[in-house]
Amino acid sequence: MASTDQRPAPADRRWMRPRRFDRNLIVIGAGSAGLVSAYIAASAKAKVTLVEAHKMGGDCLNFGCVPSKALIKSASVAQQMRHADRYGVQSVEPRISFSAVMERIHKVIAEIEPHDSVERYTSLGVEVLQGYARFIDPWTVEIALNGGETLRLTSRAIIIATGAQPVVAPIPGMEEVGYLTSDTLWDRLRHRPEAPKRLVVLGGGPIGCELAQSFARLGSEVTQIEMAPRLMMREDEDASSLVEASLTADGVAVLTDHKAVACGVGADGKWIEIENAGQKRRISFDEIIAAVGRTPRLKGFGLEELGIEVDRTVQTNAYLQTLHPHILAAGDVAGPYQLTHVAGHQAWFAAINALFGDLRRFKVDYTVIPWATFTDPEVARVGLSETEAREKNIPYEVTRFGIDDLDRAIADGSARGFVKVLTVPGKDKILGATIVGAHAGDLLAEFVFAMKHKHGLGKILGTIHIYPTLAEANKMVAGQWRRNHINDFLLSLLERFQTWRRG
Ligand SMILES: Cc1cc2nc3c(=O)[nH]c(=O)nc-3n(C[C@H](O)[C@H](O)[C@H](O)COP(=O)(O)OP(=O)(O)OC[C@H]3O[C@@H](n4cnc5c(N)ncnc54)[C@H](O)[C@@H]3O)c2cc1C
Ligand SMILES: NC(=O)c1ccc[n+]([C@@H]2O[C@H](COP(=O)([O-])OP(=O)(O)OC[C@H]3O[C@@H](n4cnc5c(N)ncnc54)[C@H](O)[C@@H]3O)[C@@H](O)[C@H]2O)c1
Repeated sequence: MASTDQRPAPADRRWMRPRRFDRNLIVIGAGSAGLVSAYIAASAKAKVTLVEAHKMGGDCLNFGCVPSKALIKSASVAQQMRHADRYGVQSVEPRISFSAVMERIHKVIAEIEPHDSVERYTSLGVEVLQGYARFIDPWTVEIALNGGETLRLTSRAIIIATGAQPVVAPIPGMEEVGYLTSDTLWDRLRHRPEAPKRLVVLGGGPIGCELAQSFARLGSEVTQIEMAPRLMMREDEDASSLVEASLTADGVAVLTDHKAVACGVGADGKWIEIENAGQKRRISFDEIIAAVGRTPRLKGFGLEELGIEVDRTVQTNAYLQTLHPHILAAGDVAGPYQLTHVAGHQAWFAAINALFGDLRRFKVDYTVIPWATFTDPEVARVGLSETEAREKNIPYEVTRFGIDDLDRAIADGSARGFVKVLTVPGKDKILGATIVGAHAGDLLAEFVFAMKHKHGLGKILGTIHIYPTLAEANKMVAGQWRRNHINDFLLSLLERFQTWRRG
């Protein structure tokens, strides 16, 4: 993690701090982190300029969360049609117009676009400039406006919110085969009548899994290649094995423990060479999507010249300040997470510390960070996994409830998955929760709230949950925890009392 608790070193003396500033705050990048930072600053009556080089809304709206979730929805509709007989409705093999699926994705983006638009932010009191920003000195930013002019502005504080971009897999031949990434696939595949016939998805993280399953459901023959021993390595094995089983059932050829070592174009078209236990073999494909991680955008806008340390992310302290305390960073560029809601969360701390840090600073709070991967079944987690608890030597107790036993899930035909909660031994204090199943990302909210506000499983058990809902799974796991902690002595007293009452 890039953050430390220490106060940053004072800025180098080779630059002169201006006596007056054009702005209170300049925000570089209008993705999730930048938009929220600028909005907070404008609400605090600061004169704020938000600079975006490419598309307002950044990766989440244009290349990430939004298009991927729209794709997942079309894929799940196709899958439901294939398996409609499970519900007494005749199954059909869907006739998929892939270009219509892609068109819908672009429509969804267009429908959400106004939330992040120049017009909206201007109306909120933010000055939005469309151009590429670069540091000239610690207080001056030069903006090469998209219209061709150049503008220099000084600011009392600056937030770096430049995000991250797909890692280019260092595999010989990748350029030659013309790989796709989450940045390019939405446009490059836009007008295809059909999904790519033979698709390779490189990477078994959240992006690889969400895309592999969706494309398989939309008609591609998908081979997913992951060099780690299993998919979704950040999650516990019981979670990732359910996802792998589901992907396999959807027709994805999941190759874990397989490293991609080379690719190229031959007589039979494009190929990728993969290696497993010293054995190499080639797979032919039509398209390849590289989903092997995302790397922060750190280069080309003057961080090096200011001496701002970059490792895998911009180095910041616990207040999100760089070594120049008035230059802060938020979102994917700051790490340690790469999630939209964390970018927004950090943005509050970055904006407040940027504007008022010399009066009072707030440490960014990472104690309760949830996330979900929107495969079918979804995998959602907050707090510790079992693997992490073991690695960190944190004592824990596990309580599980199988969603296959949940009335609503049975009625819905989605009775698979589990809720797993880690608690402090002998106490109901929640250390972490993992949910695998339909709508897991939504269901997790109750555990996120409980952890954030220090409520234990007893409080969840004491809360009425509507019958029949999937959310009852949360109460069920709390009930299971209670049953595991029944006091045998009290029970035997109770039994004697009841016996005595019968006379
Ligand atoms: C396929 C995919 C699916 C995803 N799904 C989810 C999900 O379901 N849930 C979730 O929480 N997260 C998801 N993410 C991650 C999420 O998109 C990112 O965490 C989020 O977009 C980070 O926001 P950000 O503001 O840090 O960066 P970005 O959104 O990348 O914004 C940074 C902006 O800065 C601009 N910029 C960069 N340099 C400059 C410069 N010098 N001058 C001006 N502008 C500049 C860029 O053009 C960009 O618009 C997904 C990502 C991908 C790729
Ligand atoms: N639902 C969500 O919240 C969501 C969805 C998508 C992405 N994201 C964010 O985007 C980030 C990036 O996701 P990602 O899936 O691209 O990255 P990742 O780092 O999570 O996964 C990449 C995978 O590729 C594998 N890999 C790397 N090189 C390889 C090679 N040569 N051969 C085979 N396998 C190889 C790695 O072992 C790893 O498992 C995530 O960490 C997440 O924060 C979030």
